[in-house]
Amino acid sequence: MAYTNDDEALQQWPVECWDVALQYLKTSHEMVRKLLEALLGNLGAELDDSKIDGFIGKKMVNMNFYLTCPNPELTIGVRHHSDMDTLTILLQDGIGGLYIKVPKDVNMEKKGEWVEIPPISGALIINISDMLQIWSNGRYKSAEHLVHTTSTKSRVSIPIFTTHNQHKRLHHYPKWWRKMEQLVIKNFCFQIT
Ligand SMILES: O=C(O)CCC(=O)C(=O)O
Ligand SMILES: [Fe+2]
Repeated sequence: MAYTNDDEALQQWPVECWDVALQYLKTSHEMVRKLLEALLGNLGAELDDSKIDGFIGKKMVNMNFYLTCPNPELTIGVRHHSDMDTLTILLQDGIGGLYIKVPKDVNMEKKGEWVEIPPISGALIINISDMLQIWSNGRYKSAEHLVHTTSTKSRVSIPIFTTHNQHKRLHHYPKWWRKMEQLVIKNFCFQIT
């Protein structure tokens, strides 16, 4: 669901998780802002708070419930994909089942293989998503991932997708970037309905 304000969100969520879900949403915004400041700052961008908020002004929150499945090998939990937002914050429970594909062109072990991201109590997963890949002119890579179900336990995950707050055709590169190099993607249209 797209988050626009607290009242609307509360109508959608189970009453038992109102407080904690709102807190998760709001503290995540602060964290994403700091992460983005560091990630874009690392590329030489000097961005003030309002500019950074522009990159993450819209939020989508999902509450995913994966049922147990007698034949997980025949089931799709979530097909492989990358998220189309800027940064995704993901809270997963202790069941496991989230896999990330190690890109082929990195200097790491298990190139091209799917690797499980084991649940760690109290930890959040941060995914770089498509918009950040585009905004960084391909320096940051959007993480390809998928989810498998299990035959023994159901699973819950709560991703928050953050993205920019414009709904029109836009030239996505900040001016500082355009001057420096040839763009991988020149311009594009982005819309969440
Ligand atoms: O359930 C998960 O761990 C990930 C879900 C996901 O990739 C998504 O909702 O985009
Ligand atoms: Fe995803």
